[in-house]
Amino acid sequence: MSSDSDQDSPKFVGRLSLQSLTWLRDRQIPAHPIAYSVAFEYQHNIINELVKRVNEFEKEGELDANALDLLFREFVLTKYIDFDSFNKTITDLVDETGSAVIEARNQLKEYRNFLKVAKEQLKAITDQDIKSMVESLSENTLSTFKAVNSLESHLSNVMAEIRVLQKKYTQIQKQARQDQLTGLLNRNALQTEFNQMVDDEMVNTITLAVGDIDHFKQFNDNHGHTIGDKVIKLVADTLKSNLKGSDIISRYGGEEFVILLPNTKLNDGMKLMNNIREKISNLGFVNKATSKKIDSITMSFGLSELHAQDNFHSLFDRADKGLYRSKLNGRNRVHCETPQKI
Ligand SMILES: Nc1nc2c(ncn2[C@@H]2O[C@H](COP(=O)(O)OP(=O)(O)OP(=O)(O)O)[C@@H](O)[C@H]2O)c(=O)[nH]1
Repeated sequence: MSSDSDQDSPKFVGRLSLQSLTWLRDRQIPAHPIAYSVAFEYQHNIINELVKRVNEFEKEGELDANALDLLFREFVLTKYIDFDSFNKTITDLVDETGSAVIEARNQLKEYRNFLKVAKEQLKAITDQDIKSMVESLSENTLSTFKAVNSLESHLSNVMAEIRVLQKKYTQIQKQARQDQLTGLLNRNALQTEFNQMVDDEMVNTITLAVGDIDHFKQFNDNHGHTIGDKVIKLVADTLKSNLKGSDIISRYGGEEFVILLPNTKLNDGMKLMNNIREKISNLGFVNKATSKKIDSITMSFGLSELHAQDNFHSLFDRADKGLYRSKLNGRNRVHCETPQKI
């Protein structure tokens, strides 16, 4: 086993770099920085989930620059950018700059008033020395007024720039959590949501559902990937429109979706997912280009409910077993798995 310092050594990193480049070349994927960084993480073999996903893409014959781009957003970007502390820094900066602008504005007001009063007093003064002294004071104040004025406009510009940055940041953060095709949460974001749900005192139980489109390979072969993509989007929309706002829906991978149902017992989850399964099987598709009807699709589901000893993986694995049973028993059905008694 290598230590941290070994892992940072030029020799170790150099070897990984070479392996990464060779790996990309063997797959005929250009070694652009994004593809390279995923390849590097893959060779490094530390982010288990990333390694698993790369292998899945490879098995499906779908490992290309687009797949690596997707994995980059999901795994690499989030590894190197600490989004939470970045957001806090930006928010602090906005708050501090905001206070500085308010302070500058108040100072400006005070100077304006002071100037007014000084001008009035100047009229009443006859002594030339005092008059010229007050005049110079007044000029000085005017230049301070101008300086504060320009400071205020500078700070306002900085604020506007920070707001643009914050908007961009929110966009990146959203993209890192989002599946590009469907707009649903991605696998990483799902796990974060699960952890938050478990910590939430208002959540008493969670039922997890995993759903997979049946015979989708055949569907793609018959109708092409573009129509396959549209079907995936339609499935996502159907899930969204039939679930509550507190439910979490994610695209877990290719044609696989994972749903978290907080405060939902297993039996109620079964009824709900059966209902959705039926709606999905009744969706009618028409090829816009040819106006011809396309085969409808079905989905199989597996469900499990959170138990005291569970973590995300054990809960998911049980639901996945349920899904496997649904597939084995003929597809287009919902099965649940309960923990084995020992
Ligand atoms: N169009 C499209 N197809 C995808 C996408 N992701 C995965 N797929 C396809 O989904 C298919 C999944 O195939 P399999 O895992 O063999 O499963 P299946 O054919 O659905 O069969 P069962 O799951 O056993 O019912 C593969 O052909 C993938 O190419 C995607 O984003 N778009």
